[in-house]
Amino acid sequence: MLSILSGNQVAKLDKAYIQSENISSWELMERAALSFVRDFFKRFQNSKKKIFVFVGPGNNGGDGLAIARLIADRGYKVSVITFSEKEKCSKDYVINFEKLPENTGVILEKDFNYELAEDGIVIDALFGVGINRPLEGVFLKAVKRLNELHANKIAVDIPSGLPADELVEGEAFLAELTVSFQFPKFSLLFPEHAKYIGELLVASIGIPEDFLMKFERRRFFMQESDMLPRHKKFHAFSHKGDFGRILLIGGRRGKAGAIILSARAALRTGSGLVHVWADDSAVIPLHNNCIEAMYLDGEKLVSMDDFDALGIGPGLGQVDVSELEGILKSFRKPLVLDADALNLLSENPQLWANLPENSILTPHLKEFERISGKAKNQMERLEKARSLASDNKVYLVLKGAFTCVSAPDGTQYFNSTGNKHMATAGSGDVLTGMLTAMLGQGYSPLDACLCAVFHHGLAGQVASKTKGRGTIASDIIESIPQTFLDLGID
Ligand SMILES: NC(=O)C1=CN([C@@H]2O[C@H](COP(=O)(O)OP(=O)(O)OC[C@H]3O[C@@H](n4cnc5c(N)ncnc54)[C@H](OP(=O)(O)O)[C@@H]3O)[C@@H](O)[C@H]2O)[C@@H](O)CC1
Ligand SMILES: [K+]
Repeated sequence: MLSILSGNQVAKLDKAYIQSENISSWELMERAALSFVRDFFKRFQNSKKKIFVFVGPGNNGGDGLAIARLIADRGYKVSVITFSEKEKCSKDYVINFEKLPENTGVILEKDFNYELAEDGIVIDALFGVGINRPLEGVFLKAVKRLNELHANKIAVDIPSGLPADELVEGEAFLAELTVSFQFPKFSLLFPEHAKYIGELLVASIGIPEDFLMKFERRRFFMQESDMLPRHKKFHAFSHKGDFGRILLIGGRRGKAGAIILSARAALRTGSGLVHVWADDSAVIPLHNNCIEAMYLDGEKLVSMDDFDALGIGPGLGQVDVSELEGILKSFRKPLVLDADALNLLSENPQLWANLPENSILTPHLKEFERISGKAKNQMERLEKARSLASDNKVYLVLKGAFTCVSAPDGTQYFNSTGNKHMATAGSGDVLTGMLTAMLGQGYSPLDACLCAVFHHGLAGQVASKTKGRGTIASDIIESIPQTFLDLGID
């Protein structure tokens, strides 16, 4: 899994790696530039557009110069715009400056008055993780001008103006694509920064993940390659009991849809036996929309021990708190709490004491706010999530773009799949079904969280390929099997 180091750690990583590999810092920069242009050439194949590379005085500028050279070498029309005399720039900036081919126009701007083509491509290499104050002077003027421009805009490592780990103050470059090296910088995962980042691409510079183990790591970015080893393997003699016997609780009067979505998602995630405990008004809709699930009449429910996993909340409505308390007390294995069950928890904090250790809570932003109070921004929210998970020994899945799984040991995992089309009614109920299915199949709570969240996002991506903004929760469910096939999990 990719570690997300802090901006300060990046320089240390850089130094430690080049020492251990006996390579120069320039070579590492060259790797970064090569990895940037690999994607660039794909996107802008044979483009006749003029390319403007804006470079700052540090190594982000150095990256920009290397990129300018590599692009110019391929015959693209490139101009480099700099604001700094060489004497004031980093060592690798200077090396790359001298390596610029003759056909590259170099413009030294003191006061930014440069005329830019509206239909060009702008590459922003002004500042990377070394930015230590808000943009000012000529840099601010340049970024403001670039932000008005209708060009293609790409940021190198991070849009200039954004600090690596904190919220932006003042102006920053508005990119349509950000190519971040080695791992996404933490601030690229904040919703407040979405407009600056555009599409996010992580480009490898070849530092093996093992090497990062020397650093304190508390945040990770989930990758497709992390999935296979976390999935359970089943064999030819596996029977439906091995695939888990789960119970989903919710779907009270008028809210059958939510629990049906969870049940269908659980089945599509491979659950062996799915039972639904809901209001009797849910029987007909359930049988009409999910014939594979079994309806349980609350009156007849005797033992929770019959189940491998429980998911509580979708369409649960305003039930009596003692009902939820009773369930929690009678089931002592990790379970999944969502939606109305989370609202009950926020209104009745005494319930925390009854929550089985390592249970999974899946709040969206509003539900999380009800549980933990208002946060002034995503940074604060993520810290609250971390504390809540470790104080209560639960897994907290904070849903949204880059869904964050906070584990009881304080580690946070950010999801890399999903898209805007998943913000649709019932999408959360689908995740609850998937999580419960995986717990029921015997996944550890951590593996269940990581796998369910990853597949859920991937299913959203598959669905939106054909449904776009018309994607609905049922489309996400129908796309779940494809995600297992795509990842080679049988
Ligand atoms: N380790 C890796 O993985 C690799 C990292 N790589 C690349 O290196 C980048 C980090 O480079 P970096 O450390 O040189 O910092 P960078 O962002 O270029 O800026 C520092 C310069 O800006 C200045 N300055 C700061 N704020 C300012 C402001 N507001 N307004 C004006 N000036 C300001 C500051 O000087 P100061 O004025 O503070 O003395 C200094 O001169 C990283 O993002 C990635 O792109 C790759 O090559 C591959 C390997
Ligand atoms: K940049």
